[in-house]
Amino acid sequence: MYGIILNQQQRSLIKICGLSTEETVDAAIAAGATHIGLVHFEKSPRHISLEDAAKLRRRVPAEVKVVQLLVNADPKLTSQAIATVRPDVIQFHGSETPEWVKIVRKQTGLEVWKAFGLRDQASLESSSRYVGAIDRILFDTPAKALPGGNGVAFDWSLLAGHDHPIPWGLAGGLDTENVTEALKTTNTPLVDVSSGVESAPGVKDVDKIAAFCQAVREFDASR
Ligand SMILES: O=C(O)c1ccccc1NCC(=O)[C@H](O)[C@H](O)COP(=O)(O)O
Repeated sequence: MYGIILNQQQRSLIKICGLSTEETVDAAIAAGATHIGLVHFEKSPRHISLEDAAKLRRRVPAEVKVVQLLVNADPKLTSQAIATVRPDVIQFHGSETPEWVKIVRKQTGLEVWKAFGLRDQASLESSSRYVGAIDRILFDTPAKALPGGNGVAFDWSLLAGHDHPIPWGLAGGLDTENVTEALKTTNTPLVDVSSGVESAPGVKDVDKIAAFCQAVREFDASR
């Protein structure tokens, strides 16, 4: 029994973000992803309508969480996204304030994540302003052409030995080749990937998804 408990404690969470087809959602679930990310941000090559997100959401079993990603959505769009998609998690990936995300969390009872661009120690310290307002902070590369999904890694050493006050995750430029190093360097409990499992911007690759998840599971087994 203890062996089972130990394994569950060491199982890294895997979020495959920016999925947009039934085939790739099914592939991510089959590969062992724990979270499925759906992007509603029209400038993104991974953007899908709320109606399409709702259809994909209905394919996801209860044990896998659906993360609806929004960027600076106003209250009306935020409410519409939640009512239409019925996600398990809302991920805010813009300049949303702690006050706003706290309101959403309180009023909806949903799990709320905030993505945070990490550039230096000062920015890591400033991320603490979200403590108490969210369920998980997702450390990502600071916004570039897009607020996220840029396929660029940040300096993971910024997180080495950091005493995280709330649940967190690592995103930005991850792929099958570097995810093991990212896990070793940061001891992140969650890895989040989008570009690194694509054959072209917005085109998810089922083989890359499987390889990424396998690399994470092999790391888990080695701990
Ligand atoms: O994925 C996008 O296109 C995107 C667009 C606008 C805001 C956020 C976006 N993605 C959010 C994510 O959580 C990504 O998985 C994360 O930024 C990592 O992306 P990548 O570096 O491409 O793996």
